[in-house]
Amino acid sequence: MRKVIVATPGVNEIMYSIKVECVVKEKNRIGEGPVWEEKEGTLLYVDISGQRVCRWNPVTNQIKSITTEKFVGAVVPRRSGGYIIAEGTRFAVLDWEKQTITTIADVDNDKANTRFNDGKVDPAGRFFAGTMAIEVRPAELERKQGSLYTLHPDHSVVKHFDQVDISNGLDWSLDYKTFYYIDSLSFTIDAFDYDIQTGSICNRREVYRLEKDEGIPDGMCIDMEGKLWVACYNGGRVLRIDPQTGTCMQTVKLPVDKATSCSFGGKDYSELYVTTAYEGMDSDYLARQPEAGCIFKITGLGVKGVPPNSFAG
Ligand SMILES: O=C(O)[C@H](O)[C@@H](O)[C@H](O)[C@H](O)CO
Ligand SMILES: [Zn+2]
Repeated sequence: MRKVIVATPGVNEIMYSIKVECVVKEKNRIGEGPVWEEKEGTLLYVDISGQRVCRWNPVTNQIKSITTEKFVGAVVPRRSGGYIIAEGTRFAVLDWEKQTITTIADVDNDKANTRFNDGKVDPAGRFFAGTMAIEVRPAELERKQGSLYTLHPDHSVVKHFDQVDISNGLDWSLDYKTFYYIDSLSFTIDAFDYDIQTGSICNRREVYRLEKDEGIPDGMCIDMEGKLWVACYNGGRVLRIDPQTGTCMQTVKLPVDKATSCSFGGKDYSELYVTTAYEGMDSDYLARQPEAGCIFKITGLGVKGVPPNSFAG
């Protein structure tokens, strides 16, 4: 009989026999923004500095991609078909069939050197995405240049606040009353009161502060139990955070350091997909972590995710 070894509580706990697999072997400079496409059974994501929007089919293992003109921070599905992207400093429509990208709105008009980063659609179909200064090296940039924006279904744009370092992970609580947000260089996960009727946010407060060894908080998603999964850049892990108690419930380690984002997908949203980056790694570092930039699938977590929302405009 095989002996069951109980790992350090919280770290890759074997209770559910957690498995971490490298599934998308084509490397991304900065893989980001995974979104499960239920109808097609594909994973949508971006390579920010690789300037591509990609779709990976797990059955055929094929990747299809479209090149963007500038750095692309996020891609989201649109209810009427196709996608919306946050690229450079514009919101744009991406028609996958025609392979065209058309501007909807420009942001950061008062800034010379910023770009969109992470984004996500709220439960009412509004697209939230934030900006940051263009990095000199990963996580090295002019500070406080970013802002958080919403693209409403009528294509109007609202700026929520500025003074952001690296606008990153975002998601909404299951009752839509709370908006969770990460400005990476604050090393915190923050919460706001959320008004689902209007899409406005207020009453910012800190929910969790990362420990030094946990790395830089990056992309994030919520699970069916209302807990947050946070990808830790330079921390090589995802954390499961209880936003009610402000505690870390679980840590799942990855074979690479630069985890960038995560979201649930696959059958019943039971698989956690984690994007990673290789940008900024020298050849020695890359030789030690040959899977840097690949996408990983974590199974056996014993919890499911929430299906992604589509832009309503
Ligand atoms: O993925 C992102 O959100 C950023 O675009 C990346 O550049 C890194 O994650 C960042 O440097 C570390 O926070
Ligand atoms: Zn990110």
